[in-house]
Amino acid sequence: MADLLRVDVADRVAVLTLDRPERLNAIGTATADRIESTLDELRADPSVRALVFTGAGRGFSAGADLDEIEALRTAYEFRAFVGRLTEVFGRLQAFAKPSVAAIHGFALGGGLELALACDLRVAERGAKLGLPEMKLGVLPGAGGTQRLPRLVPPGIAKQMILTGEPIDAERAYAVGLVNELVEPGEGLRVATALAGRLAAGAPLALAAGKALVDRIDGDLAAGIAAERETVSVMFTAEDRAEGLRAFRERRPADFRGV
Ligand SMILES: CCCCCCCCCCCCC[C@H](O)CC(=O)SCCNC(=O)CCNC(=O)[C@H](O)C(C)(C)COP(=O)(O)OP(=O)(O)OC[C@H]1O[C@@H](n2cnc3c(N)ncnc32)[C@H](O)[C@@H]1OP(=O)(O)O
Repeated sequence: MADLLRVDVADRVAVLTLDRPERLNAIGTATADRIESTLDELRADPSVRALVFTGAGRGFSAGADLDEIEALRTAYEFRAFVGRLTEVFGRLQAFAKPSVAAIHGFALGGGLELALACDLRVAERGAKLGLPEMKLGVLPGAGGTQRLPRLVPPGIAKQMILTGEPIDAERAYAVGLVNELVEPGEGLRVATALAGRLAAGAPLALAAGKALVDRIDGDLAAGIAAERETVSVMFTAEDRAEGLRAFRERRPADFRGV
């Protein structure tokens, strides 16, 4: 299997590239495992002070791996899949070294949820950021319903989640989902430079600063746990199967509320 995640280190910044361009950098459990093992390595590496996540090919990530999800057979398998992504994204958010997502093309579903677990986001004009799970008959299941409304006004988060429609990078910047809006082709360079500025910070202060800002309330863990259980129960709904059928058949889904 290809490496799934490429890691390049220079000037105290580790650039982690999602490397499945043929599947639009879809994130399955193997990619989640690679992210986790890489975090373990980088945690122990004093020469690395900050991270950048980016995607190979024409976009950041099209989300969780629908091929892998389609092969799941029980709510328990589904819950394990969802749990794996939420666990790894949670470890990324809690990681002592700051991270920047460099977004081009698209960051959708679990791809945007990965970017939400990063501390900062840089997006190129023209990129689409969204949580399209509603179009598949379900809800975001890797932290999106909890992290997005902590970054943007709840009304914007609710519109994105309940319509499943993406917003463009310009609007994402205007509502605070994106820290820096850059021209096409500039995302990785600007994100790496920003990470370089973060890397200049005192490691203990960086770690403490991250933790303090993330303490905006104590309910995040409970919210993500509730989200995980809700999404897992959805696995048994006919609408869930219809959502994927419609995607494969490239047609609007006919959800029946069953
Ligand atoms: C069976 C259950 C269905 C419900 C799944 C939801 C479960 C939710 C809970 C568990 C996981 C939680 C994590 C997260 O919250 C959930 C998700 O991320 S679900 C996925 C969300 N993402 C999307 O819906 C985006 C899907 N992709 C697109 O809309 C388009 O591909 C695009 C990004 C707009 C690009 O469009 P195009 O340029 O037209 O390119 P194609 O569509 O032709 O795609 C090229 C090629 O890539 C394959 N592909 C695209 N996205 C994925 C993906 N997420 N996983 C796997 N493969 C993907 C696509 O099928 C094409 O392959 P080909 O058909 O050519 O073989």
